[in-house]
Amino acid sequence: MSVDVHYRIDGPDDAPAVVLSGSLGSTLEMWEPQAAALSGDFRVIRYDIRGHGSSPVPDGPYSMADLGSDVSRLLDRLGIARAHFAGLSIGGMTGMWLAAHAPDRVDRLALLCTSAQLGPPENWAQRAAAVRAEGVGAVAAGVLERWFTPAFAEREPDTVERLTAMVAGTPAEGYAGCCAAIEHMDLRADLPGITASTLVVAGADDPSTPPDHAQRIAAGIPGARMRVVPGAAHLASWEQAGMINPLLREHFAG
Ligand SMILES: O=C(O)CC1=CCC(=O)O1
Repeated sequence: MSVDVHYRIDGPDDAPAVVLSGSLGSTLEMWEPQAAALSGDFRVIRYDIRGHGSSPVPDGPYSMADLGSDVSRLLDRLGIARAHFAGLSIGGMTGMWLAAHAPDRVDRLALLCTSAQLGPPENWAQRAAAVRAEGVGAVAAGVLERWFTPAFAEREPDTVERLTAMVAGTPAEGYAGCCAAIEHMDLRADLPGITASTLVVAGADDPSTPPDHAQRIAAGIPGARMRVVPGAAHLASWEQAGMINPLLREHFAG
């Protein structure tokens, strides 16, 4: 059952629409560098995934179908038939699900730091149990260590502190519900059916979804292109926005 997610739009009403879907533990704040760079030429629609930020927090577990249906519902609410879509991590999983199951809604697809199958499943069940017991604050510092390289953390401690607070503020039920969606996710069989023009991007130093996950996605989606961005961990879109923004712009401009 889909929900009305919280969203924000930057950019001209008549520009091509780009939907941005974020990582587990994020809010739409994580897309600040992309909203700033792309909103001159695109109608940038970023949203809080269910259970996160200011979006509703239905009882978990959630599924990829739930997360993907939330995007279809958002597009319906905005009167948009078809949009470009960029998703990072669980946002990328949502993008693959949508492109496979609602292909009419996805124009060009960008999959950042993500995976078509991210095991082992028991790790996700354990993480869900941990946040239900202790809150998301208990895992936030570990998440940030995977999001940024040590060099970035040293260079920008204030950013790390701000985004740690963002992760820690995620409702436990929402975070756990999304862990369950990842635990049960296996999109590998969907990849050959994706017809959207697809760009796959990996962070060279991403410990959560290393480049071999991107390689498997790119090998599975017909015609997909792949780039590995150096000097980036899981939140490559933030740490290497200067490299990723032009890739997104060029991909969505066609
Ligand atoms: O928190 C992590 O381990 C990184 C991550 C995996 C899926 C997602 O959305 O974030």
